[in-house]
Amino acid sequence: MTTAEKAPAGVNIDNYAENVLEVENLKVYYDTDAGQVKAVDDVSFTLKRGERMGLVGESGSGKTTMAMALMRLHKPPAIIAGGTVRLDGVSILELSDEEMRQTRLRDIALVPQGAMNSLNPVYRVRDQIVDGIKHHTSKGEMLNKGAVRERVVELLNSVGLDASVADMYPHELSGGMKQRVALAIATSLRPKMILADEPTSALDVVVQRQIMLTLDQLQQEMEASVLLVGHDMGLMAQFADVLGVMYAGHLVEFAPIAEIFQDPKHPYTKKLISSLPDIQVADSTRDAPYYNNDEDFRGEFTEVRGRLNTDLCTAVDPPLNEIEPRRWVACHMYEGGV
Ligand SMILES: Nc1ncnc2c1ncn2[C@@H]1O[C@H](COP(=O)(O)OP(=O)(O)OP(=O)(O)O)[C@@H](O)[C@H]1O
Repeated sequence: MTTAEKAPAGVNIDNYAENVLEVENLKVYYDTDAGQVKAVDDVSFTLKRGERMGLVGESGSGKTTMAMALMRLHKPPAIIAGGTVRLDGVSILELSDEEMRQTRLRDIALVPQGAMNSLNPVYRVRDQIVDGIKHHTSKGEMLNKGAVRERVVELLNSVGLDASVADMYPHELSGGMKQRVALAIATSLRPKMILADEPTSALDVVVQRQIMLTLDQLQQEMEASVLLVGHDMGLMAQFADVLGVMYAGHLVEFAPIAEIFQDPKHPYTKKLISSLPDIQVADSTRDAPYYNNDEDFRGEFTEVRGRLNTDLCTAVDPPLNEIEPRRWVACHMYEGGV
């Protein structure tokens, strides 16, 4: 069945595009006293409906800046210096602030870096979930009180928490529970797209795995697309359908996960993958255990960059070329195809 045929009842099939997210030539720069930092420079990619994309790259390569800009949550001195971002066909850089506010959470939701610290310490969990729903829903769509209470319980259960958590304050919760609450908030309006920026960093290994499994289940149940930002290649291998690799503000490779692990094209990706222990890419059942090697791989990224500095494809900025369907690489070696 094609994606268009899967369109929900009442939706114009012609408008039910296969791509949920289309990013074209996105540029996000920081204007600082010391000059301009091109944190995201000419990045383009597409994400299909229900697809899971991993975004990796060393610290400072621009991953968070890009994720935040996709929701227009980038903070000054960051500016969007160019490009387009289309979410389900809507050009979000052209929306008014009010339209953008409603688009957030409802259509595109963020599980921010350090999400567990994003909860407000003086409000009960229930109020924080309801606040999110109210703030991002137009008045006409608002549910009645009883329905909202039910929805809170439903959401808590969907992230593996008991209904009693609704009446607790953040300080009464463990790190993993707080992260689950952040997931409940992010999925409260069943967005088409979830951005998760290192959702498991700062959690212990067992809790990391549980959180990833929860994200996994939510994604499948909602058929949402996910952009998962992180350092952990093992986790990416288990979770992602496609992988984007960032290097100094550029997306240097973008490809289906199995292909990128078997046959990385860009020198940076090659070094990155060759430096890893044997990693199995998840099969289609998506039930493989999650690896938890974040700390190990963080070191690898920095080391790999050091070894690559003289390489032509990382020293000069070649454009991203599609060398096969959905296989993109920015490297002079592949400019004429493979
Ligand atoms: N507020 C800021 N002002 C100036 N430059 C900034 C600011 N925030 C980030 N940058 C710069 O933008 C670039 C990209 O940073 P960003 O945080 O997006 O990278 P990242 O890949 O997400 O890193 P990490 O993995 O550590 O989160 C870096 O060079 C960084 O120094």
